[in-house]
Amino acid sequence: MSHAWDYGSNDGPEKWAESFPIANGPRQSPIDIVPTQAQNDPSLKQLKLKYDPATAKGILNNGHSFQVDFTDDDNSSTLAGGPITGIYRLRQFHFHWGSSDDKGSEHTIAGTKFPCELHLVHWNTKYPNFGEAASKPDGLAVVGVFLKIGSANPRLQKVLDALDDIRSKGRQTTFTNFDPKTLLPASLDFWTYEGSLTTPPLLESVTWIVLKDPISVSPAQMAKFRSLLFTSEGEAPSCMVDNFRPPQPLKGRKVRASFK
Ligand SMILES: CCCCNCc1ccc(S(N)(=O)=O)cc1
Ligand SMILES: [Zn+2]
Repeated sequence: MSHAWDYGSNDGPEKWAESFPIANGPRQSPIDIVPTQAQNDPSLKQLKLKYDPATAKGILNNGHSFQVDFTDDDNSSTLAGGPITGIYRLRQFHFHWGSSDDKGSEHTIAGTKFPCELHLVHWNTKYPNFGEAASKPDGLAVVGVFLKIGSANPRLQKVLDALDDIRSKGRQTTFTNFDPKTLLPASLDFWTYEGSLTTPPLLESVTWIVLKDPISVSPAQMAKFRSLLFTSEGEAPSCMVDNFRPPQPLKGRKVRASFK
């Protein structure tokens, strides 16, 4: 039977451990990042992101978030450098957001929550495919980017304009010619730590690379995120908001910084 999970009060994050015991594991995500406790590691390389806009394929409402999927059958869109060894391929990006601007991000910075967080999901090409990689301790690398309320972000607009076509769970549409590099801040300074998927199956296979600097999003653009539905057409509509897992115990892990 499929493990139904959601973000609500019944099957929400506090209940996930019942079906996914790894929820109480040693390297769960997200975490609260405390900058004063992160150690600068001069051995960390510069992040190398190479994305080909032609690999953008489609945009899907998966009932938990929406994701933009990329063709990943060659090394056209990849991540390398930073804390990782080898080449990781871009698979998809998606977001987590709140019902109001005072929450929404999964990672927090010394307790500060952001209204939204972008995740760019990559898998290690030493494994044959995403599914295989997702079960290995060094299988995935996710770049996290905070969104902060400010002026409207023109780079987000093409993504947000597509949301009208995928309002309900299961809806998808083509989404092509998009370079996710345009969603990144000017600085690629990052924190990094060993963690997990932040949704079930919560697999402990993610090297997290969380950028220090946020990108902007306007209140009107946040309203577009909040116009999506968790529910399928024909079901009683439930607004897709607060689709974030709260920070998890660090359990002795070290968070490294690429910057001083
Ligand atoms: C093996 C099947 C896994 C499907 N789930 C993917 C997935 C990707 C990224 C994240 S996140 N939020 O940690 O970036 C969660 C879940
Ligand atoms: Zn995510």
